[in-house]
Amino acid sequence: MTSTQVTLIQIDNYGPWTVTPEPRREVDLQTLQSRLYADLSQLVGNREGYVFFTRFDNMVAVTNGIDGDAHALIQESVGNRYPVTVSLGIAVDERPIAALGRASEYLQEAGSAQDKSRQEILEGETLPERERGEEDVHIAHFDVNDATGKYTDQLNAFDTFIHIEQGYAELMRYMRTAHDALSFFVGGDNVIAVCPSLSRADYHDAIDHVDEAVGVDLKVGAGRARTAHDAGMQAKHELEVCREEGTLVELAWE
Ligand SMILES: Nc1nc2c(ncn2[C@@H]2O[C@H](COP(=O)(O)OP(=O)(O)OP(=O)(O)O)[C@@H](O)[C@H]2O)c(=O)[nH]1
Repeated sequence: MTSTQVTLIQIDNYGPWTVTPEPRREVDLQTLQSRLYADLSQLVGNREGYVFFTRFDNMVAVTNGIDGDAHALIQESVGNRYPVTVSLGIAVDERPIAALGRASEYLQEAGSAQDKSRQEILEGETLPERERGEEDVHIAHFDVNDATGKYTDQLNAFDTFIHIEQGYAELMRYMRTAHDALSFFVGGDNVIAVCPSLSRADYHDAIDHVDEAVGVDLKVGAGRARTAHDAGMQAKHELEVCREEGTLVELAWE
């Protein structure tokens, strides 16, 4: 059984800040957002977690093994380095979407994302060390088959992007609806999904669904471990097995 610890990272009062005292230069906002993501990726990644940029003003992290004090340090570090602050909601659940749902509620209950007085909230529950298990986090790494040969080397970069995004959109919706999983585009032709316990047949169904719906061919490697980093690394190795053997689904535990 999985126990995914999810942290919602939300920039405080960011909407109003982007237009105060007047609209700020877009390039500066893009620079701030990407640097903040990069810093969070290191701050969380150095502690074996994963952060996904999602909408940049809201980011989702898998933080098994990162306790409340470590979250507070990450929050303080951002506050010291940036002209904005972040609020953090943390929750644990077998179903990744349920964990994110509760993490979101902690912030929503503390006030609106655009409430000036709601700042640097740190609320929620972390998984106690004694309750952590070796298979708490399941990560699936999806990749488009031969994206280079079929798209990158054939089409212009924008039409390639549309194909990849369509595959991503269909996959993220399917995985959320069918399995309460959270799937995130991570660049290139890659999607990383934070999953509950799924079977080989479940993964085959997801791949079949995306192929039927939008004609994008995927393969997937999956891993399970104590932390996002370890599960994700297993998933990458399994994806290499897919490449070597020409298979579509490889699970580290079978
Ligand atoms: N974030 C991330 N991106 C990756 C990873 N591996 C590949 N990519 C991206 O995916 C793009 C395509 O690379 P591949 O997936 O290896 O190439 P492919 O043409 O799809 O070939 P096959 O995957 O072997 O079918 C690269 O340009 C990278 O942007 C990964 O592990 N993580």
